Amino acid sequence: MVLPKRPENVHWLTGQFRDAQKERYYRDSIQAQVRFETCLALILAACIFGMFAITDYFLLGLTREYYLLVAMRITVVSLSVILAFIIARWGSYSERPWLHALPLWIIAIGIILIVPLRPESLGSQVTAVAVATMAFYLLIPNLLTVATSASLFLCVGFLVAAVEFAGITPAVTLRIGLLMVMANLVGFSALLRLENLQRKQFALLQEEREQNDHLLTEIARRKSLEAQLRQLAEKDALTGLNNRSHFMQRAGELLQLAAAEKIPFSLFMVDVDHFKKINDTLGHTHGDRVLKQIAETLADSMRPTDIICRFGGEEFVVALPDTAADDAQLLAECLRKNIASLALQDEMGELMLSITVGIAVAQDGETDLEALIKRADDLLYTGKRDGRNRVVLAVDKASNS
Ligand SMILES: Nc1nc2c(ncn2[C@@H]2O[C@H](COP(=O)(O)OP(=O)(O)OP(=O)(O)O)[C@@H](O)[C@H]2O)c(=O)[nH]1
Repeated sequence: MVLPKRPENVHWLTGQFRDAQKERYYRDSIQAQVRFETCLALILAACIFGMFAITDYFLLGLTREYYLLVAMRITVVSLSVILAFIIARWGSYSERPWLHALPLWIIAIGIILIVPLRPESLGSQVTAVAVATMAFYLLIPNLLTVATSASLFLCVGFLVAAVEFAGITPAVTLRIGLLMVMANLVGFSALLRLENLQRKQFALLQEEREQNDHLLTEIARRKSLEAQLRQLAEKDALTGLNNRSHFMQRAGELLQLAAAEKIPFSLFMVDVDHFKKINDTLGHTHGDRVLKQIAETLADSMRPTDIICRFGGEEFVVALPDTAADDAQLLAECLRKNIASLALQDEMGELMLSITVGIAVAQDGETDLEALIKRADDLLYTGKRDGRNRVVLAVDKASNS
């Protein structure tokens, strides 16, 4: 598989992201680390710069130049240490890059100032400038542009000071100049490569994170779709009760369990009386409202363990595990009364809202749900035939309103 080529998003010369916002985000992300590393590097650099006071003493003795050098070194060390703490506390790699640049310029000025005070030790100073140049690029964390300008300032300043105060010949100037150019080129290319790699790595990581986020959103969307689909597959759209196929599955499992554990199991077949008349008189929409209210009353009247289902049209079925005939009859009566007293009744004028319930009780070890439903249905139609608004358990146990 050939991957599409990504557009180059890091500038070839500055080593920064072309997109300013991305660059800012990148700098923000490494802020804490840069602050810590800068602080550490500055304190170390200041200590090394200060320690050269010992070699100054051996070279100059207790002369005026020595005291001036010591004063300059103390100033540079103090400023560097103060700046290290300021950067550690308030440094912001994205908002205040100049604060991070300041110590480099102070150290550069310090190094340049050594030339007029110790012109006879130019050789060792050239080495120090080359080392400092590399350190500016590689050891003190900074932007490539900042490190380059500070390093160039150090090298040019040093050369000018060397010509001015150490009186070096043009040939020596050229040699030192070439050495400085080399140090800058090596430092610049190394830092450019590093900056480039770090930003590309950061961009890849970002991309991966975005893809992960996208994936998580997609997973959540699919889960919600799945839940909606399950809802559609299991629930009746109008009442939110279980639909027929879901009921058959769940009630079938419960009936099997009841048979296995020898616990009673009852089943209600509930039908709204004269529902056609309600529809015809008050309209289909009102009929729907009645069905919803009946579904709510059913849900409120039954236990959470009972399974309620809209079996079709104005017919409902309820599976009642662990319910024997007498309890089932009491429950059905209670349900019938609850429905007859629904507030909705007031809007229906002459029309009476009532239900007829047929109750079938599973025999010992019975697992045929269809047969149980058929028996409840037969009893329901017995109730309808006998005048409706009643609960029918068996001929001898029928309860009239
Ligand atoms: N509003 C509404 N009506 C429905 C829905 N499903 C079925 N019906 C209606 O329910 C009525 C059922 O009428 P029938 O089967 O004659 O029963 P009934 O009028 O209740 O008479 P009995 O059951 O004998 O008391 C029909 O008019 C159907 O159109 C529905 O989802 N909403």
